[in-house]
Amino acid sequence: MGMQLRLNPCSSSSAATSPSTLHNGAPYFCKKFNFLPFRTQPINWVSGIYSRIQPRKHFEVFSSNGFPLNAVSVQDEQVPLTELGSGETTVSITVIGASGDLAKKKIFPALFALFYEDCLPENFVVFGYSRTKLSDEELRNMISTTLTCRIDKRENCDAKMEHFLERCFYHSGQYNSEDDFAELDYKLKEKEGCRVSNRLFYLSIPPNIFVDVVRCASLKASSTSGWTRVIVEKPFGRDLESSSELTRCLKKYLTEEQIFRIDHYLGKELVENLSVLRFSNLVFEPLWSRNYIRNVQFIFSEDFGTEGRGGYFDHYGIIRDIMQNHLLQILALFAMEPPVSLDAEDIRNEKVKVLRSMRPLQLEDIVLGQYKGHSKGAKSYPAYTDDPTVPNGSITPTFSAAALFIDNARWDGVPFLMKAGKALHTKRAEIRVQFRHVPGNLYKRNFGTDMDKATNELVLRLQPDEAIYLKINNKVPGLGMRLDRSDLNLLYKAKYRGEIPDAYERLLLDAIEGERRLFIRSDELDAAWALFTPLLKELEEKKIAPELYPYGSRGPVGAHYLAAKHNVRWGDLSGDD
Ligand SMILES: NC(=O)C1=CN([C@@H]2O[C@H](COP(=O)(O)OP(=O)(O)OC[C@H]3O[C@@H](n4cnc5c(N)ncnc54)[C@H](OP(=O)(O)O)[C@@H]3O)[C@@H](O)[C@H]2O)C=CC1
Ligand SMILES: O=C1O[C@H](COP(=O)(O)O)[C@@H](O)[C@H](O)[C@H]1O
Repeated sequence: MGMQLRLNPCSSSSAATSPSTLHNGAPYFCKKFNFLPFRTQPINWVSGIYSRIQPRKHFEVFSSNGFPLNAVSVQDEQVPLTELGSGETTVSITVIGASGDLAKKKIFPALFALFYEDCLPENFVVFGYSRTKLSDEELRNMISTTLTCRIDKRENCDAKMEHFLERCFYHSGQYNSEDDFAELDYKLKEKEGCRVSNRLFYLSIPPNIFVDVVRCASLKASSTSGWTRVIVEKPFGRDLESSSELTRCLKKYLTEEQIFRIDHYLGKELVENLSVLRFSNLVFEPLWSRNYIRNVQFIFSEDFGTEGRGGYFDHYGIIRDIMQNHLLQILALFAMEPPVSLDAEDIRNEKVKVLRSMRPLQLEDIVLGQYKGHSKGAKSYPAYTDDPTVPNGSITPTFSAAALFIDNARWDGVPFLMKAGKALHTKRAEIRVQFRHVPGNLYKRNFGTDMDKATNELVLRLQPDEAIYLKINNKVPGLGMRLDRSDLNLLYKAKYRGEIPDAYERLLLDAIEGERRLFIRSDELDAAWALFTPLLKELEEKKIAPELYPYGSRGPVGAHYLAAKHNVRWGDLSGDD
């Protein structure tokens, strides 16, 4: 696409087509944190404290650490849009790879959900960018099929969708063409008018083109008046070297502050709650160490296979796809020391420290599996290698279990077990904390000799059906003295009304607001890769074959042996999970 000489739209009349004229005029009130416990009056979340709703003159944006942010200027709802001055700001969000799976499945719907909740700033536009030739209208048609008013068909949904789609535009271009990005820049300026422009690029593309896009975008489509930020999707390399190289190349064009490495697990509600649970409840933090915790388990399972993503997956495998990022990030949050504050740098400093205290994985710490096909009645389930995008004879693991250790004073000797697999019997993600037994437990007899059964277990179920429950021993009511296992159960859907936002909503909003706490810093990434890289290399060099497990099963039996070696029983398979 050739670059044409164009006038600066700011000096032309095209500024009149600015996106703000499309705004529906509804008062802004971002409901991001309004999870109302049942039976309470309307309340408002202000700087982390519930208070009664007061009519507010100004819209305040709250980042996920609960503090209002000033990164995006927003309008007094009373100001007529036509009176907006040139000093006002805009946010332009460009989804690179807009024709792809993630963009359709997650990014556009998350942006719409933010718009629906009035969480996007007054002046915003969304641009799709990819090579596929599409008109604005075709992009709108494409994404409209994936937008939903999640919250039981709420009022004005169709109208809101229309308003949102009117703010969506498309530009087709190559990923390595500076000219095409200059064209995009022109179109962005046209929409931004003379306002201060803030630009967010979301790289929803395969990693081999990350650097090309960042080069072209930063050279030709950066904001010249406001901020420019780039959300980078995983995978961030395949190992320590390739990840460091990617970081080095990105930093030729961007500062670390501009790079938002996304791990969508950090945007999940229960992962957000992990630190709240731990640091704001006296009953947990004092127990959070080797003195009381016997082991911790991080479990991810999906009840479907690679389904269409086999080409990507075969190059990475389950360790890189889930363990090195999602599960390790949660582990770091779980095990870090209390941060000095909720500031992004303070939290990320603590995560780095704990990651650096961990022992790199050894071959004996790991079990690998791969699902095989089988038939059950009339139904047959494919093997991983039946996926046409997977090479014949692939030994890429679709399941792995691992034992990790943190060599610091708090966690010395405590096994941190991870388990991740595709095509298993269920879909779930959870953290399980198994506590030590009560010394000299007076009631031991009432449980027989199996001390495992009598210990407490705290479960944070990330998905599905978000919940926090604590397994306790309880007296069965009656005249006798019989104990059983009971749960103190906080099931979110029973306790809170309101839909839980998708992880991508939280993370996109944070990126717009410049809140970095839930994004991964480059030294965190290095520390994470340092733990897994030697093992991954050894697995590949020695061509270690995975143990086969049937599609829809509980995974390979080797996972039980690994746990048993560390005197652990998987909590999700205990029968009373
Ligand atoms: N899909 C998912 O569930 C998840 C994806 N991710 C990550 O997000 C990113 C995007 O994922 P996803 O949408 O699934 O990816 P896709 O494979 O769907 O690719 C996105 C777009 O990039 C373009 N593209 C694809 N392959 C190439 C290529 N070889 N060279 C140049 N352009 C290409 C295509 O657009 P066009 O041809 O129109 O230019 C495509 O529509 C990836 O980094 C992925 O690892 C992370 C978590 C989950
Ligand atoms: O990053 C990834 O995550 C998904 C699972 O995400 P979830 O939010 O649906 O639990 C996984 O399917 C995919 O393989 C992986 O790349």
